[in-house]
Amino acid sequence: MQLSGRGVICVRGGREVFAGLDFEAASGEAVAVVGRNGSGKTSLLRLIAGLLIPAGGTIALDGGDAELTLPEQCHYLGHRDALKPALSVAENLSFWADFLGGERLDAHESLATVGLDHATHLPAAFLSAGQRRRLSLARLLTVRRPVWLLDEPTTALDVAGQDMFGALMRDHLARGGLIIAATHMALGIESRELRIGAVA
Ligand SMILES: Nc1ncnc2c1ncn2[C@@H]1O[C@H](COP(=O)(O)OP(=O)(O)OP(=O)(O)O)[C@@H](O)[C@H]1O
Repeated sequence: MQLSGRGVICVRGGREVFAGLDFEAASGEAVAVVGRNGSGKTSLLRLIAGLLIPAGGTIALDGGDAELTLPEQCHYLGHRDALKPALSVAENLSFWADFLGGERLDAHESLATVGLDHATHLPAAFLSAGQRRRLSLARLLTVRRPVWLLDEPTTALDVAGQDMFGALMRDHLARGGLIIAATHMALGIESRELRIGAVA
């Protein structure tokens, strides 16, 4: 499986953010997208996820599931956690599993892996920032998708949380998945760097 972009142009609010961007990532590979604030890292993830339309160029996944679109094979984890505060931890996860569709794995197991099995009935409004991030990560485990698009994924995670997340990413890569992560910090796993925009 190979994700590739050729000559990708990103325009936001009528302004060109980047142009002529080429990139690729193969099964088992993590790519860290780096660049100064506003260089278009989040925008690139959103283009791959189908949440924005490129103003030019192409983005394609070769060797994936021919019956599914690229966005249907992606998990997009934005830097906001996309949780409903009034719903419990378990209900939030169930909402995402229903929304994303496809085969779902055991939710309790996912919550145990991210260290939230003691809090399944707690409203998401009561979670700490790191716990909210952990609940978002549980989504990646409950519904399997090969392409993980992660925006500043380690934000708010403590050292143990970063170690746990490093293990999850390594496991995902070992299963043949791929990861594109926008980050200002070390990702915590071996990765290739994709620099966008002018060097700061
Ligand atoms: N909805 C929008 N309308 C217009 N311009 C936008 C919109 N969203 C983002 N932009 C602009 O697009 C550019 C790229 O933003 P983006 O969030 O992709 O950058 P980034 O590299 O992820 O930044 P950071 O490192 O600060 O997170 C910025 O100049 C931003 O102001």
